[in-house]
Amino acid sequence: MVIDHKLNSFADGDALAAALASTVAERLGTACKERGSAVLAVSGGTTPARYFKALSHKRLPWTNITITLIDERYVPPTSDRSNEKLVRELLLQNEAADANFVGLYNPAPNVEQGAKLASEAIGRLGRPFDVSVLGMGNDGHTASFFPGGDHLAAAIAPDQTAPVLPMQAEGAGEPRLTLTLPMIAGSRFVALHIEGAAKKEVLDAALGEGSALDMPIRAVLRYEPIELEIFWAP
Ligand SMILES: O=C(O)[C@H](O)[C@@H](O)[C@H](O)[C@H](O)COP(=O)(O)O
Repeated sequence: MVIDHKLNSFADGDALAAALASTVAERLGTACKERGSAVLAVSGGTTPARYFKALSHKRLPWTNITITLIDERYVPPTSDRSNEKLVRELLLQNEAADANFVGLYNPAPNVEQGAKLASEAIGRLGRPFDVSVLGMGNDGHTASFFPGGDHLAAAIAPDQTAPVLPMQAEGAGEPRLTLTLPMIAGSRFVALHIEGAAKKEVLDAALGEGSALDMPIRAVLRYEPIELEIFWAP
């Protein structure tokens, strides 16, 4: 198995945020020039805050750009756990206030039905997405592909046709909605954004042999074909 992804290393998180925002902006700008519009899928969690702020100041034809989520905790957008809330507060600001936003959360009676509604909304965006930005947890999860997740095998199946699946797992906290592997890894460009020595060690382990069910980030790292770059700072 040959896994050879470009690793971009930075002195600190600020330098990484600036470079990642520029890379994403350049890809979105090119997509708008070539195809008239662009779709960007972003992750939540704690790591994206700085590049969200940097990206929000980029001058782009934001009215032609749609931002969506890689995954979502199944909580209303008023919750501090909501990725939609994070994106609205940090990314859909400044220049990027004009961007379109399509979230994953909807107040369906349960997360299974929520996934169906979210699949319809995501399906309307068309594929492939132009850019997907992933994070990673210390357990090797990415998106809401959690080890032990009740729909993990289906979500990381390369031939999965559903855009969104529900996910419940011990390490996940609340139930989640997640884009499936082909939606994410089939994007024209995928960035994996990780910070800290511990996550670098997890990544190095994930690049070795072993099952994607144990370290689900492997499903992305091993997807073919994929254009993936890693952005890392200590
Ligand atoms: O909603 C989420 O939790 C995510 O999209 C998730 O996949 C995240 O990227 C990782 O858990 C890393 O999270 P941190 O950046 O908080 O370490």
